[in-house]
Amino acid sequence: MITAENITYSIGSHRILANICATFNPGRVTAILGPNGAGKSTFLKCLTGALKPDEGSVTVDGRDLHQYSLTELSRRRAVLSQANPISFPFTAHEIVVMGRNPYSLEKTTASNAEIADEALALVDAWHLRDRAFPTLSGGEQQRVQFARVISQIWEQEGASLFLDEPTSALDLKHQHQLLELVQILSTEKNLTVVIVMHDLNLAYYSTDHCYFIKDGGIQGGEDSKDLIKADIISEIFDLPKEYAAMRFGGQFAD
Ligand SMILES: Nc1ncnc2c1ncn2[C@@H]1O[C@H](COP(=O)(O)OP(=O)(O)OP(=O)(O)O)[C@@H](O)[C@H]1O
Repeated sequence: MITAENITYSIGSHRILANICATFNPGRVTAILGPNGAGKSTFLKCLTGALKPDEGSVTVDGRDLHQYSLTELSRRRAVLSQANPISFPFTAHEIVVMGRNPYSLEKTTASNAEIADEALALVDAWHLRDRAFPTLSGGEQQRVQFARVISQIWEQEGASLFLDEPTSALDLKHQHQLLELVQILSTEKNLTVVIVMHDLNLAYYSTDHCYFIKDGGIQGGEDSKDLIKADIISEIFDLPKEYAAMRFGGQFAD
């Protein structure tokens, strides 16, 4: 279980997160939703240890995140960031094998290569394995990067997966495939999955719980299907009630 307790984070005089509390459970997929610039990615970085909050703490299975060594962290959690710029012509397969770096001293290169191949197949990208990564389309690159992060925690039951807008470049079919795979991995490997996303339809159908971040604060944490409703969406995104009802009223009605 991952717990954020009273997280506060500022850049200069700009307070981005204020007293954020949230809990993320193994075997569950949780969405982080909210307007542009609200602090979703910043919160995700606090959860992964990339940023250290000014106040408050993040605990992973009861232990402060910053007490874990980098090696321990690299085996307990994998992170897919919003941007992963790579200009060197590594092949797609080489990119995915990089996810296996935390195990490079333990496993033979062959088995890491096999895991990378399996991960590529799972994201429908095995046929791209020998292509130079920079020549791939945006959606192909996103799938290869997702294969890299799942290969990083391949054999780690109870690990965590943090995804920042993982479907932003994907077509409808690959959005569905990726989020279905996330659900399966979460259940079968007891993963704690946290996804920052903008697509409320996907969040409704593909996540168990959701939080909303707005103006540095957080609300929610209950079932996505109970929270992604017209009145709440209207308030969080400052949308006219009629528009929210048209977009999220009938479609998501009980
Ligand atoms: N390094 C930085 N320097 C200055 N401001 C920053 C920095 N990083 C983030 N911010 C600001 O912090 C706020 C929160 O940014 P963050 O990326 O967490 O938002 P977000 O909710 O993920 O947004 P989006 O939905 O647009 O991706 C924004 O106003 C952003 O401009």
